[in-house]
Amino acid sequence: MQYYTDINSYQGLEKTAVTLGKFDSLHRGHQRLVKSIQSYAQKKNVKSVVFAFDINKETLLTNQERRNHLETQVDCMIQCPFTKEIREMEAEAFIEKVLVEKLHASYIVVGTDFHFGHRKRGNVEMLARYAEKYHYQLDVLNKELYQGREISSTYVRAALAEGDVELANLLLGYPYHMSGVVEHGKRLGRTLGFPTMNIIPADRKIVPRYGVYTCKIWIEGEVFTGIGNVGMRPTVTEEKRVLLEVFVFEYDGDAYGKNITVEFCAFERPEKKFDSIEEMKRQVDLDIAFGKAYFQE
Ligand SMILES: Cc1cc2nc3c(=O)[nH]c(=O)nc-3n(C[C@H](O)[C@H](O)[C@H](O)COP(=O)(O)O)c2cc1C
Ligand SMILES: Nc1ncnc2c1ncn2[C@@H]1O[C@H](COP(=O)(O)OP(=O)(O)OP(=O)(O)O)[C@@H](O)[C@H]1O
Repeated sequence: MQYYTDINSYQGLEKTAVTLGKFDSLHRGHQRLVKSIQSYAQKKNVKSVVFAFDINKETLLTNQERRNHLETQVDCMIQCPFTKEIREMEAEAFIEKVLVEKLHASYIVVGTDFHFGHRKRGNVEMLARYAEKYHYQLDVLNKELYQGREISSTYVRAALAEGDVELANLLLGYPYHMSGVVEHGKRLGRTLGFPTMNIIPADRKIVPRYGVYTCKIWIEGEVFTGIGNVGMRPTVTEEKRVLLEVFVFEYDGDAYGKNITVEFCAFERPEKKFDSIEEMKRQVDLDIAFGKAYFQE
């Protein structure tokens, strides 16, 4: 997949099948759009392009994760920073300059509520109006629903804020996850009988409700199960730094310095400030039993 972080550096001359939006989460609705450009591109022998506006706020997928998700699915991804120039470009100019002159779009697919251009004046009606003039085919997909409600990144964020990772995973169509290099902690967990792998969430990455979750952990291509806590560990530190710590079942290697991915499976309980480390240890023993039972079922 070709990857661009700036529309001006795109110099392709081929015709393209394009989908546009923020694509923060690549949820099940987004995935239908991606499938549409894939199949059009295959049928008509054009290039499939995902054009994602990078609005530079907290995200469900980091730019690297979004890129990894799409790597084997489309020919090209443009992660376009939401600059003043882009923000203030009139919608008609965006169609002409970006979609037609830059991307040579012969197919465009978006959801019913797609808006673009200065003051969000551009919409699907405008795209439809210009289709004949600029010789592109427009497809507008109805919003993918889950139990009657429209799937959106906003909906996924709300589910995560409540700790409902099971719902978030259903909306996404893949497990919500976090990756990072395993850091050294205080090494207290080891002395308490639950050594943990600690990772610092990537910059801007949305963290689910602070608490304890059953998890799957990918380490060097192998998957393990475990129980993890995401939060600030108020029992042991006053530091205001968010950390994800997982106790991985049946792992006795040394993971320090390795890049791991932690998938959230189910919420067990909120993070808590315990009165003593002993009290916390008793609870963590229960958490571990909960996690093992969860994965045995
Ligand atoms: C399953 C699990 C549950 C945890 N729950 C809490 C909690 O409720 N409150 C808290 O302050 N820390 C919690 N922690 C974090 C521990 O305080 C931390 O893992 C321990 O202090 C060891 O830290 P270390 O990796 O720096 O040695 C939890 C950790 C795990 C693995
Ligand atoms: N549920 C859905 N089904 C089909 N298409 C969708 C769905 N949600 C969004 N789209 C379309 O996917 C593209 C990217 O959407 P975008 O990420 O901007 O919106 P979103 O998922 O609703 O996110 P947010 O909640 O942050 O606004 C747009 O063309 C949009 O219309």
